[in-house]
Amino acid sequence: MLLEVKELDAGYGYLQILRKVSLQVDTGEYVCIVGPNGAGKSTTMKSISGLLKPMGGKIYFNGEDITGLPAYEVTQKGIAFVSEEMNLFVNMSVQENLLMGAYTIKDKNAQQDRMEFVYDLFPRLAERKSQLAGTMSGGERKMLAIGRGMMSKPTLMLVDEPSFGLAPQLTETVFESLDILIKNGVTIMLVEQNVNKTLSVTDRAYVLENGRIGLDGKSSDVANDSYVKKVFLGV
Ligand SMILES: Nc1ncnc2c1ncn2[C@@H]1O[C@H](COP(=O)(O)OP(=O)(O)OP(=O)(O)O)[C@@H](O)[C@H]1O
Repeated sequence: MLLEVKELDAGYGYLQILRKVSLQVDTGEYVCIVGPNGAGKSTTMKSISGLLKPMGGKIYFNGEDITGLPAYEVTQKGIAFVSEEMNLFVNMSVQENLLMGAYTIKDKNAQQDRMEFVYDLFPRLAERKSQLAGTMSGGERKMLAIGRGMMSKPTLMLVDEPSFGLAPQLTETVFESLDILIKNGVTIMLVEQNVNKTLSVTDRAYVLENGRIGLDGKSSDVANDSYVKKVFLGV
């Protein structure tokens, strides 16, 4: 088991959002969390990545208890979090943005190697290394954000709504980027609004509603569930 979340309670101040959320992710799996707005999907990701201290429950990564560790230590352990909120530095180049993602790697040569690896994964970023992030297209920016996440050499990547605000064609580019990561052995936990597409590409799904996991299973089974069809897929 790569990631194990056990009965996680989390929220903001006195407001509890997550109630006993349990989930597991195996190495190499492509897992998603789907659910309505405000269900607690981002809150789950933030708790795992150390941006939000859990109120209760446990989080294990590679068998090690990482509950409540600060974000930079969680990154060092091998978990990268990519989200809309953690914006790129628009006045910095692609290359500089990537280097910011390697902050847990001290050795300059190792940083360069890592950058070459990311450029190999996403040649489009290599073509645009000196372009300012702020002048990239929406899809390219998401690709850069994912590339920056890859700079810390994660084994697990938590990706929060990568297609948010993108036109359908660019959404495809983002899913292709994630596909490249999966093929390179990265484990992915994805949160997406695009439920249909997400259930068609991932291995397993958790359905989160009102801070609780209501249903989980193979993504194809979840996509065929009559409740999910009615509520999330509109069919
Ligand atoms: N910093 C915060 N302070 C207070 N409440 C918050 C904070 N961040 C999120 N919330 C609340 O927590 C609840 C869950 O939010 P969360 O972002 O986890 O949902 P989500 O499932 O990711 O939703 P969406 O699909 O809309 O992004 C929401 O009611 C939200 O308003």
